[in-house]
Amino acid sequence: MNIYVLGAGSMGAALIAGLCNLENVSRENIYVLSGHTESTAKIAHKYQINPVGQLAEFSGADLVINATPVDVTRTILPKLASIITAETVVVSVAYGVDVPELKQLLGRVTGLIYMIPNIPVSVNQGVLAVDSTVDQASEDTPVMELLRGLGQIVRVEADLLDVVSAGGGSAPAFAAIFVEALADSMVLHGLGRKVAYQVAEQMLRGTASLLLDRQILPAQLKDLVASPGGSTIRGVNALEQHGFRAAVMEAITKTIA
Ligand SMILES: NC(=O)C1=CN([C@@H]2O[C@H](COP(=O)(O)OP(=O)(O)OC[C@H]3O[C@@H](n4cnc5c(N)ncnc54)[C@H](O)[C@@H]3O)[C@@H](O)[C@H]2O)C=CC1
Ligand SMILES: O=C(O)[C@@H]1CCC=N1
Repeated sequence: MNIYVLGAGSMGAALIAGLCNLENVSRENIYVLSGHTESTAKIAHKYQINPVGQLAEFSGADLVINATPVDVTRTILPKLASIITAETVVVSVAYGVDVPELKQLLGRVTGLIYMIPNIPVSVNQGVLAVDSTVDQASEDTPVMELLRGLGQIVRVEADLLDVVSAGGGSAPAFAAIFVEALADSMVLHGLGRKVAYQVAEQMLRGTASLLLDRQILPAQLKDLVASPGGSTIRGVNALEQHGFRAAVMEAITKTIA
């Protein structure tokens, strides 16, 4: 399968990195076109994939992944439509350019997927929110098989895609702020910066693994950690007093709006 990636900023590069990690994908079948010749060359060199000089070369694509900004998406997809074949599948990750708009821009109703991935696709641990209402989002297509290699696919109705995008797509930024604040607080109390990040990051990974693998509820995990009269419950109390839960819920609500 020839995979052409359009746009290679944060998300385009993350998707390329994840694809390059897959055993069933050969780097020689991955192509990239970014907004500038130098950035295209740079990313192509970094991942040992093929740089593309112009959009017209996308005629050879079996799959196009559009990871350009929303305004660029709106101008470039109609041009792309006149270049690719009817068999080419288009996966667009531009947030807010939904399936009805994609149909308008591409002038077709089949072979398109609107998906909001998150940055951990670069390490094949992503959350990929996919609009379940389009034909190509069914489980057994080669493209969906490929995307499964990048992380967990969450198929949702169109009106819930923004919700999964906030909690999965945007939340890595919120989690990173939490990790940074956690590390800062350990540094404040004398720990070295490097060790502080190691502690915070491994804590997050281990906690996520525990929740996923043991399938215990977050509340149960919290109760396991907080010993009666112990130190953790004092921290929990401080978080509640400072509106931690409310802040997180408001952040997600604002992200969706
Ligand atoms: N960053 C993230 O975590 C996520 C981003 N997205 C979506 O991905 C898209 C890109 O976002 P980012 O990677 O964060 O932005 P970015 O600004 O880092 O990357 C944009 C890329 O598009 C390229 N580009 C601009 N004009 C172009 C053109 N005419 N032809 C080809 N390439 C062109 C730029 O050179 C750059 O490589 C957005 O639509 C966003 O909604 C979706 C989910 C998560
Ligand atoms: O910030 C954004 O708009 C994109 C969509 C989800 C994550 N990043």
